[in-house]
Formats: sequence, structure tokens, C-alpha cells
Amino acid sequence: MDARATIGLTGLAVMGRNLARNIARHGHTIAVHNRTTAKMTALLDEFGDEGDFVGSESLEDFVASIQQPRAIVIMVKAGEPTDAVIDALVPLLDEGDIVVDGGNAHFTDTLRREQALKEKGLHFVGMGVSGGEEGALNGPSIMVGGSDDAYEKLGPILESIAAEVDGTPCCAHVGPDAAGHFVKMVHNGIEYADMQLIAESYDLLRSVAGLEPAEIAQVFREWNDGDLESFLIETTAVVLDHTDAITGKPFVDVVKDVAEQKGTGRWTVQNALDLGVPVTGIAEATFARSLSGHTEQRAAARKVFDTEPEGAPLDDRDAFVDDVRAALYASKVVAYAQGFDQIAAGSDEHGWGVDPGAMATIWRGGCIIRAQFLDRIKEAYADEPDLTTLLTTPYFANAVTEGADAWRRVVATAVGAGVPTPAFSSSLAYFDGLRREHLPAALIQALRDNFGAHTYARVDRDGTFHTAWAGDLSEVES
Ligand SMILES: NC(=O)C1=CN([C@@H]2O[C@H](COP(=O)(O)OP(=O)(O)OC[C@H]3O[C@@H](n4cnc5c(N)ncnc54)[C@H](OP(=O)(O)O)[C@@H]3O)[C@@H](O)[C@H]2O)C=CC1
Ligand SMILES: O=C(CO)[C@H](O)[C@H](O)COP(=O)(O)O
Repeated sequence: MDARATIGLTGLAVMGRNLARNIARHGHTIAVHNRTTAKMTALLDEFGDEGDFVGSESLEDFVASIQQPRAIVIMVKAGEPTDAVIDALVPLLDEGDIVVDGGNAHFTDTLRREQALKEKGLHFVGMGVSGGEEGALNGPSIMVGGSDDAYEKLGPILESIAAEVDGTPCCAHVGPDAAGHFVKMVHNGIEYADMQLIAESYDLLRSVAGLEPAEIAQVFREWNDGDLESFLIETTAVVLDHTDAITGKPFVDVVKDVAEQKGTGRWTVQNALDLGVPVTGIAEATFARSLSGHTEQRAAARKVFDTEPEGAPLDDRDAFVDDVRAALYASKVVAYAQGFDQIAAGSDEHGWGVDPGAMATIWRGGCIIRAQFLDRIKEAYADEPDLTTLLTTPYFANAVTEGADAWRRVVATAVGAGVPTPAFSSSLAYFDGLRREHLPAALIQALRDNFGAHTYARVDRDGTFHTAWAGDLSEVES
């Protein structure tokens, strides 16, 4: 077998197939393989003339067709399938070869795999890829974790196929081992929050303002001309404008209101709990998907609680629409600020040295959460690399301050009308929690000390104290 491919890719479903075409279109000879051979031959039949592909039916021939040191990208289902492919590949590889997992792996799996392959003299790269089917083909955002040596070989190929914004590729070496998959996980968490906020805006515009989907699509198109400009806002307009061919109804009305999830949002929340980072927007977005799936409970509740709250009539529909826009923007700022907090905390915990400004830079193009305001986040980190929170930087502070009254009116209106807005409400609560001088956490500490002698700190002196609640109420320093 002539080893002429500069890179190999196994796993030719939607993502892998398009990523392989993207690599080939950029002049790299690529070896391709899939467990089920038909996907490989279909790729060559349909798109073989787009570049230089080397197709193999067996994993042995696939590996033999790649120049050493080999770089092999795995694009298969995350979890056990990825382990199965790694286990089959490793015996066929040579020291110094690079195994790249481009799937949505849990970062702890990546830590484990990186360690195991390092012991065999192999590089393991955890690579987050965002952009869906279209991005994979025309330029995704790529978050690479792994050794410097591995990036030295892979970087030029990956940077050539990534999206570009202002001449900068949306691809970065995020840090060692699992840094890339960690950042991709949080990216997906932010994606959950972004989508939930958009969904809540849609619900309010429809249920409270009484707009039809096509009218809401027009609102989203207008919003996309301002600060909210982003892939998801633009895509929402496209989806809301779509009419179902079978029923003639708005497409959104024929889709079951049960949101599924593959795991990255849940992992983000689980990890945030471990790190102690309040990612309230992402958590509420994840729970909202779970709630939508509890169809039996929802049916039972609808039977019992079948009266809609009256709510206050809207005085001015246009003003309400504008309030929803401001609330959406403020809540979105909170969700991103929380996500960046989690990236910083994860990076500290694992010693990855992630540059948050670089993440904002590579998310500006190619990925699902690409948005105009990522330029602002990039600038904020350039001005102050060790930011305490994005929320207090001048641009974002101004955005939430200006939007705060509208945000409160929207949440109050939603509560009055019985329209659930968990992401709007929790983002506002987070903002208020941050900015208040005194939090009721003082009472929680006092209660903990009362029932469990957990101790507390005082506002007026250093030290740790306990009150003898069951005795004479005297205080002792502990
Ligand atoms: N879809 C998307 O928008 C995005 C997906 N991702 C991630 O990229 C990866 C690929 O996603 P996608 O293209 O959607 O495909 P899927 O996640 O649906 O995975 C299908 C691929 O996995 C292969 N596969 C499954 N089990 C095994 C196994 N035990 N051994 C060998 N191969 C196996 C399939 O081979 P076969 O054809 O033989 O069944 C097929 O090539 C996933 O990890 C996904 O999370 C990342 C970003 C976006
Ligand atoms: O990684 C992605 C985009 O960046 C995928 O689209 C992601 O799998 C979507 O997640 P879920 O299916 O949980 O909504």
C-alpha cells in the first residue's frame, strides 16, 4: 500500500464526511474509512473528484495508506464507539503517530485516553469541532487540545480548513490534553442557553404579544441587524418562516415540543457544579429540555391546572417586542459571562492555561454560537486578560444596565401571563445576586451553624465562630 495520504479520517457520517471533503478541497491527500464500507464508497462516488481521497475498506489498509508520523482523525459517536475505534487502531500504529478525536467526547474520557496513548508513545488530541454539517464542509470552528508537537503537525491542516474571520482562522491550540474538548463542552452549554433564550423570546412574542410565526421571523430578522446578530438568530428567522408542506401550518407547529439532548449541556452543568461556578442560564436551559420531555407529567398537570392566568393586557406591543430584545441581549451576555467563568475555572483546575480571548476569537466564525458580540468579548479580554467577570467590562456593563428595566418588565410580564422563562428569570436573578450588597446567604450560614455547628464568619472581625444555640447562646471562636 502506497502511504501517500497526509492525514486520515475514519467515521464518515454527516460530520466526518464533510470534514474529509473540506480537507481534500484544501489540497490535502486524505485517507478515508468507515466501519460500514458503503459510506466510504458513497463519499468517493459522489465527491471523489473534489480532491485526492484514498479509500480503504479495512482499518489495516487505511492506516497503511497514511504517511508517518500518521495523523488520524476519528469522527464517530462519542463514548464507547470512540473507545472501540481507538482500541482497533492502536495496535496498527507506530510511535509518534497522532490520534485525533473530533467527536463530542466528555473531557474526562479525553484525559483518560490521552494518558493511555501517551504510555504507548502516541499523541492523543481531543479536538472540538463546531459548525454542524455545513460548518464541517465549509469551515468549522476548531478547538484543539493536545501536545505542542501534535499541533505543530496538525495545525497547518486544521487552520486551512477552519472558518476565517478578518483573516484569522477559527482554530486554536487551546491547551494540553483535554483542554479542547472541555472548551467545546462549555461552547455547547452556551449553545443550550442561547437556544433556550431564543425559544423563550419566541414564546413571549407569540403567547403574550400575539404575533404569528412569520411575523416573529421578521422580528428576528430585524434583531439580526443589531447587537444580537448571530447564526442562531438568523437561523431562527429561517425556521419560523418555514411552512410545513403537508399541513400548510407553520413548521414550528408541527414539530413535537420535546427537546432532546446528547449530553454536552448536562456535562457542562455537572462540571460547573463540581467547580462551583454558577452557570444558571445553561443549567436552566438543560432542565427546560428535560421538563419538555416529561410528557406524562405535563399532561397530568394540564388536566389539573387548566386555567391560564389573566396577566396584564399589553399596552404597547411594539414596546414589549423591544423589551424582549433587550432582555434577550442582557440574558445572553450573562450566559456567555458564566460560560467564560467556567472555562477559566476549568483551566485553573487542570492547569491548561486557556486564553479566553482566543476562544472568543475562534468562536466568531464557523460555530453554532458565532455572534457579532464575540468581537466585544475578544476586545474585553485583550484589554484585561485576567477579567473577574465579563459583566463589569464597560461595553457589557452598559448593555445590561441599559437593558435592566426592560429585562425586569419582561420577566414580570411572563410571570403574570404564566409563560415560563427560566433562562430569562435565572439570568436576571444571577445579575441581581452579583450586584446586591447583602445576600441572604448570611441567614443560610446562621441556620447551618444552628443545626449542624458548621460555623460562620463575622462581618466585623476575622476568624470562624460558633454560637451555642442549644445552650446559653454564647459565641465561641473555633
Ligand atoms: N452532528 C453534529 O452536528 C455534530 C456532531 N459532532 C460529533 O461528531 C461525531 C460524529 O457525529 P455525526 O457525524 O453526527 O455522526 P454520529 O454521531 O451519528 O456517528 C456515526 C458514525 O459513528 C460510527 N460508529 C458508530 N459506532 C461505531 C463503532 N462501534 N465502531 C466504529 N464506528 C462506529 C458510524 O459508523 P457506521 O456508519 O458503520 O454506523 C458512523 O460513521 C460525534 O461524536 C458527534 O457528537 C460534533 C459537532 C457537531
Ligand atoms: O456539537 C454540536 C454543535 O456544536 C452539536 O450540534 C450538538 O451535538 C448538539 O447537541 P444536542 O444534540 O445535545 O442538542
